[in-house]
Amino acid sequence: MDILAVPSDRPKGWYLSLMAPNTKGPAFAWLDPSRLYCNSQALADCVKDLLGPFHEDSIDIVAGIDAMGFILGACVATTLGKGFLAIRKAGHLCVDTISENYIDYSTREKTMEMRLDVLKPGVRVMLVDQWIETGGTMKAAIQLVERLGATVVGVAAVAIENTEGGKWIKKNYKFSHCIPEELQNQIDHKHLNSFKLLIKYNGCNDALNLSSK
Ligand SMILES: O=P(O)(O)OC[C@H]1O[C@H](OP(=O)(O)OP(=O)(O)O)[C@H](O)[C@@H]1O
Ligand SMILES: Nc1ncnc2[nH]cnc12
Repeated sequence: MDILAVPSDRPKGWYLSLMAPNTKGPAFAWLDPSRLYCNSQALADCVKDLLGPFHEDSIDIVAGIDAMGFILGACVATTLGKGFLAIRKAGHLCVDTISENYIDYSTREKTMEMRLDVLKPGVRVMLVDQWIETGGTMKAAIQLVERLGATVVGVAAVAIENTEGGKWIKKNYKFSHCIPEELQNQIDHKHLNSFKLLIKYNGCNDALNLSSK
């Protein structure tokens, strides 16, 4: 598989087949989307898809969630011509912060922090992360923004799984993601058919105990 190749027709979500399956076991997320950022056309198309529903919206700033949300969030921000606010995992920001505890897909309790000196009432924020699984991480980010009185214009991620938390986000906020309708079921079952090819390509058959047929 040529990671840098671009198909001539670029069907909706074409770049999603660049996402790689977990080969390391249950302590990790079930897939890693980040290889799609290595292909410049894939990254550009992904950002365009995330911005699609927001063209008419007034957005003052894009906030991205530590760590992988920084990549997409910063791309979205520069595409929009707006600034970028980093929402950090706890313990890194050396300025005054507010914090929010949350539990994510790993079932571990975590804390995220945001600086106090940027958001205030009236500021309109678009929130970006790489992925929404349980929704715990994104809900905590929403809380941070709203506790400072700013407005969440919408939420964007490569995928929003139809978990309880994912559905809550979709019901209560404007959102965008990159998953074509016919793939959402695979996302919700945490398995993509496109993995088959990648697993062969990566030579991961042994690790995953798959036949090498
Ligand atoms: O919906 P949830 O169950 O809360 O999970 C989603 C979060 O988990 C992933 O990040 P992760 O914490 O794995 O870290 P990373 O961005 O540093 O890779 C993902 O990018 C989201 O931030
Ligand atoms: N990057 C990711 N990929 C798949 N599932 C996830 N759950 C949380 N983060 C994820």
